[in-house]
Amino acid sequence: MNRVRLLVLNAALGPLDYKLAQGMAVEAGSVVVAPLGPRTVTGVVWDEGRLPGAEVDASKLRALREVVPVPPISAPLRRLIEWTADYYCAPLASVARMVLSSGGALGGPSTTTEYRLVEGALPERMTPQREAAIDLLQGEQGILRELADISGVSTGVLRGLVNQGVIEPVTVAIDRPYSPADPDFHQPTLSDDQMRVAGTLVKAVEKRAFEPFLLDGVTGSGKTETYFEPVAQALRMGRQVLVLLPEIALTENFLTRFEQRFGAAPVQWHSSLKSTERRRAWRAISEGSAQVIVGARSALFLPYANLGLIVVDEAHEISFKQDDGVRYNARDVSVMRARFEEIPVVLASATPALESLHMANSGTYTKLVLPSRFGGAQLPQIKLIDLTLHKPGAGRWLAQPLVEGLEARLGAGEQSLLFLNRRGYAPLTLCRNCGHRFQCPNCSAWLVEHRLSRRLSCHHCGLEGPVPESCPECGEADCLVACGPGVERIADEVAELFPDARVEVATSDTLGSPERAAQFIAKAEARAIDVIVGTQLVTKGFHFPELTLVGVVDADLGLEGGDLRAAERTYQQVAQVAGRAGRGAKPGEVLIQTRHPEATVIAALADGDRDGFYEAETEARREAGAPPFGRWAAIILSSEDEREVRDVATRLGHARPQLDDVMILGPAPAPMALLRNRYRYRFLINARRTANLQGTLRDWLSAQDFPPGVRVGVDVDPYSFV
Ligand SMILES: Nc1ncnc2c1ncn2[C@@H]1O[C@H](COP(=O)(O)OP(=O)(O)OP(=O)(O)O)[C@@H](O)[C@H]1O
Ligand SMILES: [Zn+2]
Repeated sequence: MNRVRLLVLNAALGPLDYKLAQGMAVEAGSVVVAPLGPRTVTGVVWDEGRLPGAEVDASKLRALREVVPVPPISAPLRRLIEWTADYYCAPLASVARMVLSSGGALGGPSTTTEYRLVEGALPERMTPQREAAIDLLQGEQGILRELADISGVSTGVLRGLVNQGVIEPVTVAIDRPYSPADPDFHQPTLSDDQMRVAGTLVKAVEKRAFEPFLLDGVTGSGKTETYFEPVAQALRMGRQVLVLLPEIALTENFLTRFEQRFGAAPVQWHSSLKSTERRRAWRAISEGSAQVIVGARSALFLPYANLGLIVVDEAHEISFKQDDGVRYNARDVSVMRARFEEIPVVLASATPALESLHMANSGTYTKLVLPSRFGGAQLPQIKLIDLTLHKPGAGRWLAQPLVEGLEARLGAGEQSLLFLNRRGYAPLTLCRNCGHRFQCPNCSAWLVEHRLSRRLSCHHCGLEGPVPESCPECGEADCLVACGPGVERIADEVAELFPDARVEVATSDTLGSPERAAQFIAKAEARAIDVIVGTQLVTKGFHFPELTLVGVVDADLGLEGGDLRAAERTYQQVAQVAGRAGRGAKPGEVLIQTRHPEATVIAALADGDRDGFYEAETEARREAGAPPFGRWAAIILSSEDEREVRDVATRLGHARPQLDDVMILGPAPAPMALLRNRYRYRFLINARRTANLQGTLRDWLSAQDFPPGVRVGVDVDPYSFV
């Protein structure tokens, strides 16, 4: 092969043809650097005949610059890149970028210089900043920028300390190997149910064939311990395992349990890795020396050398759906990856997505059930509190029966968890004098007051500012009123009711980093917290044996708004948070506050009637032609110029294809009509299962010329409808 066609990592360019330089050898999948005008571009040598485009005349071909010394991208992964781009209507280059997601891994040195304190050394002259740095950097090591972040002083101050010998440089080999995991380090005794399920999964790993599993186990049934057995089997066979988790906050708990089982930590992959850690992980993964990789959704596209098993834990979680760039669902793509790699994949959940359950019930996925909690723990008792009968007082949100429940737990020295899916103190702030409401200037959203940080912030664009002393509209002082509750306000209410209780707010604001999540877990496990008040972040995965009461502050919250999956999501969220109660020796109780005890989903929760709820919801979906019986897609057009985007949307609407099996609704201003300073219009597309949805979208969109200021987003199988 002397002529090659490249998939280059630049979505603005199509496939490009090159010739090989003298003595150069490549194969399909080789990662190469090619000249492009005066610059260079990275690309992947693609299989002949699979990338469309006219042949360039041989005399015009330029020679490839170099072959990057990393293993070639494997054929199964190349097929996955093609499938993902095709299914989600995304550029191939954008998907390939997710595979080659560590620039550092492709080139650059294999050592780096990091810095750390020299024990006992002090500068000639101490300043408050130097003192703070020395104080905060104990036991830390990193590049200067990272140390500056940790210590809150500038890199200039740190350099001064380096010059004085207080901080020293150390050379670190980036690609040093990870400690090996031992499949037989500590084998737990499994229950009969766990053993049966684990046995099936172990056999599937041995078989090295594609098989999708739904591991449907109630909360606290020990799904993790169970799927650790096929993980161990893959390790024995020298194959790699990928475990996808929805949230960094969950990783800590997983890491501890993994180490207890396998005697070493798994390799982590998520967005807060340092660039050297990314390189180290990427290379070890591509060479096969990284054995078990635990990561966020982006870990799915890494170039595993020898993958033997994929596990998607808490597979129902919507954070597996990526909503910018390539809009893919890692749960679904993981099944495709397993198919191309010819390996088993396990979707584990106590509240599977309706689509997953449907696949399992119809035999497409193999269903494995863990029907009871491990160690004889009982599922909690669930009771509804009808807020129309038990009205909390003015400015209060907790009804009397819930307050009594908290009181009883505090008296008994047990823990409680209050769940409200709203960060901050209050979702809306207004002026008592003139009625002015604080709105984000960049988004169609209210600013949320955060009392802990004393700021008003927009949860969509990140805009933040201090809470003003007077109303910016009428100038009146001390006139701002908080409307409605957020978790901070609930925490205040608990503190007022029970001044001695140790209350802790748990949200992405307070548990955003792995360290902070670990601190929180340690504190809760040491029983240094009496009442946790948290958002959806605490609904999943956590295991606190002393937690016996869960209060759902507002079960109706998720049912408002136009989300097509609102009922399913409410069921999942409440069932998951309820699943945190009574996981140890003591039984748990769940109190759900609602204004609509008669609503199907609320009643099903109270009766613990999961199957009934799913059946009813399945029928509703069937009637609406919604997934899994039909398909949805969305097109989101946005621009900083409202008129421009409205005109483009109207034009696109006029050009809509007229088909019997594809219904196109819109254009309409998006519910979030303004987001990060861009005006947004949406189309919602509902297609029959048999329709060629992607082809229709591609033809429709490619026939249009979009002005440069307009962004076009295609969302296949959307989860967000804002
Ligand atoms: N075979 C076992 N031996 C010892 N401990 C176990 C075993 N199985 C489960 N456990 C323990 O039981 C608890 C619950 O298990 P785990 O957290 O895996 O449940 P889960 O099914 O993932 O629940 P959830 O869906 O609620 O997260 C954990 O503390 C776990 O360590
Ligand atoms: Zn905003």
